[in-house]
Amino acid sequence: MNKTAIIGAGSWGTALAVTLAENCPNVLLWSRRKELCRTINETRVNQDYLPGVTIPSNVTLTADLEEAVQQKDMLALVVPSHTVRDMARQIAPYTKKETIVISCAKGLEEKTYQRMTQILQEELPHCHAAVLSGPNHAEEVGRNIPSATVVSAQKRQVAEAAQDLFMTRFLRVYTNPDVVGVELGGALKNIIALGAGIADGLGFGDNTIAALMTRGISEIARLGIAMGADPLTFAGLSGIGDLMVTCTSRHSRNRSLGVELGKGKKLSEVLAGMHMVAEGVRTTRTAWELAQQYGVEMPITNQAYNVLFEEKDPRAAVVDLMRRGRTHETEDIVSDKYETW
Ligand SMILES: NC(=O)c1ccc[n+]([C@@H]2O[C@H](COP(=O)([O-])OP(=O)(O)OC[C@H]3O[C@@H](n4cnc5c(N)ncnc54)[C@H](O)[C@@H]3O)[C@@H](O)[C@H]2O)c1
Ligand SMILES: O=P(O)(O)OC[C@H](O)CO
Repeated sequence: MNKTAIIGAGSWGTALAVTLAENCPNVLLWSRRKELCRTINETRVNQDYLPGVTIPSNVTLTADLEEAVQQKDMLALVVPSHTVRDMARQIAPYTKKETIVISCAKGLEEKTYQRMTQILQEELPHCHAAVLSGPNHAEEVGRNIPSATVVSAQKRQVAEAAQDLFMTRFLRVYTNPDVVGVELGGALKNIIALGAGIADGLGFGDNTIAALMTRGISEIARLGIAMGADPLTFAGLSGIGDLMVTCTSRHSRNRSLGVELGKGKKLSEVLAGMHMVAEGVRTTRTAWELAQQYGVEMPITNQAYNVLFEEKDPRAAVVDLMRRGRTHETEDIVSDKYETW
């Protein structure tokens, strides 16, 4: 078995360590907090980030980054997306050539607009970058609830090595060569989940959520295609699959944040009460900027941006979405397919 470690002991890093413990005799899980490492090594529970999940005895927590990274064949990077570049720089001196570094974060870098694997390629050019993304809440993966996910990399061997690493009785892993689509699906669905939460907070119904999810995947795909993704990827686990789970699950932080906004709280107030990352906030701004750069219409993202950053009343945002000019459902494809009058 390959020598592996997980960098980042938040909810997702801890759940992935539980998964890897099925396949690997020893799993190293790195956290920057020594005290947390000591506590988890003693209690076998990550109370702050994944309460109620027992961490198997073959998972060892370490705060020593060199120990975690050196001599490893594969590393999973499971930190918030805005910290991925810094983390990649920190691990760079300890990584050996050809190490497979798997990004498990769902976000885009602010200002550079880079995807996580692009950052890894820049900061760790001697390694192979891959991404793991899909409809996977840590609270369920950590409890061995059957789930499926996708890994993607430029080289098939790299994707298959990552697939073998994470495939267990409880987690089914698919490969997909469309790195751009897999990363964009995972990042952009968080914006729509914020919107679904807002709709719930406003007291709207299942029809509203279905409309948001369906029109949401449409605008995600529009931007994704403009950025070079394969449209089919958005019909898969890392696209519509992840969108569905994040828009509907009680575990979603992005959705929960949206609910509070819909109930009338201010963004700063909600963020102050959260200790876990809700990637959708930063991603909304980045996607809003990207939509303008690429000349792509993203009405839900646009209204999410207005609510988050322009203090727009969520109800007014919904009215503006409903009252947009009329359009075809599949506007780019169907408009010339009607019979002539
Ligand atoms: N939680 C999930 O169910 C889930 C599932 C799939 C993907 N993800 C993605 O995984 C990534 C991590 O999410 P999470 O749920 O584990 O977040 P989290 O908030 O639960 O934990 C984040 C972890 O990163 C650490 N961290 C924060 N800033 C850091 C820094 N500057 N350097 C090093 N470590 C730092 C924190 O201490 C914490 O251990 C996100 O991009 C998220 O979208 C999460
Ligand atoms: O809890 P969220 O909203 O960050 O979503 C977590 C995962 O991305 C779901 O696949």
